[in-house]
Amino acid sequence: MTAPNRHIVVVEDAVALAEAAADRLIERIEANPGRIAICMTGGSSPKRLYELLATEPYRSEIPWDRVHWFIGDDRFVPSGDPLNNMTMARTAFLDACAPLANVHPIKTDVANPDEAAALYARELQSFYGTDKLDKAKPLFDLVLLGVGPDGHVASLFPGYPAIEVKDRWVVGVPEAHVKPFVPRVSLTQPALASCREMLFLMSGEDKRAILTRVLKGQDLPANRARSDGETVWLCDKAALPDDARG
Ligand SMILES: O=C(O)[C@H](O)[C@@H](O)[C@H](O)[C@H](O)COP(=O)(O)O
Repeated sequence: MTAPNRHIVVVEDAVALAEAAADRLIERIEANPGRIAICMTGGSSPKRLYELLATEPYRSEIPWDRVHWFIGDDRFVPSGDPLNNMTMARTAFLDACAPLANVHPIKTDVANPDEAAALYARELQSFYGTDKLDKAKPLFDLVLLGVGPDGHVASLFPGYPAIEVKDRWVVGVPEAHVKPFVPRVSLTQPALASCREMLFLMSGEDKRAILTRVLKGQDLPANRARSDGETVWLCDKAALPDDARG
């Protein structure tokens, strides 16, 4: 099952998926001798991966001083709130492993999601050194994504205006039609695409229905999301559609 610069990697189960994702992250880090930028996702899909990065051998393999950690979207709730994606990542591994200066949360102690979005865009552009994305010089080494039951990625929900935004890097999303029903802040498609690799994490039978829709080519944010580099769908067997499980 392939499409332009997209391929699917099938692994046995959730444990194998976390290990395969960690291995790909290490490969991306080893391929870049300079400063690394990883764009994480929230939700439950990446949690096992994040916890794995704090354990050996990964903890010793990661050059923590030159890896920077961003988040592809967050809920517009106070940092420290259990709904906050970056809080989940910090608890899972960043607080134990990464220099604080290398962790770049979306700041939500501002008036509204739009203000948080503008602030984060400025932080990304300052880190990147320009406000113009360049396909030859990706913003991120790796973008991690989960997929919601409606086919959303980050907080780009189907049918919402944010999915069409191409002239900004980060947008405010005033409300969400899926849990948690709180405002969001999300990177846009062009910002998410600016990466050497986009890695989807699809684990468990709960993902089977939406992965079936994705593989049928339905117009979903998950199908519109595409790396300027390599797009990889990492799926365990439980997530595969019935006809793909053999
Ligand atoms: O803020 C969020 O919730 C995530 O960034 C979101 O995009 C998530 O990746 C999908 O909703 C899948 O969520 P699960 O991994 O929990 O299935």
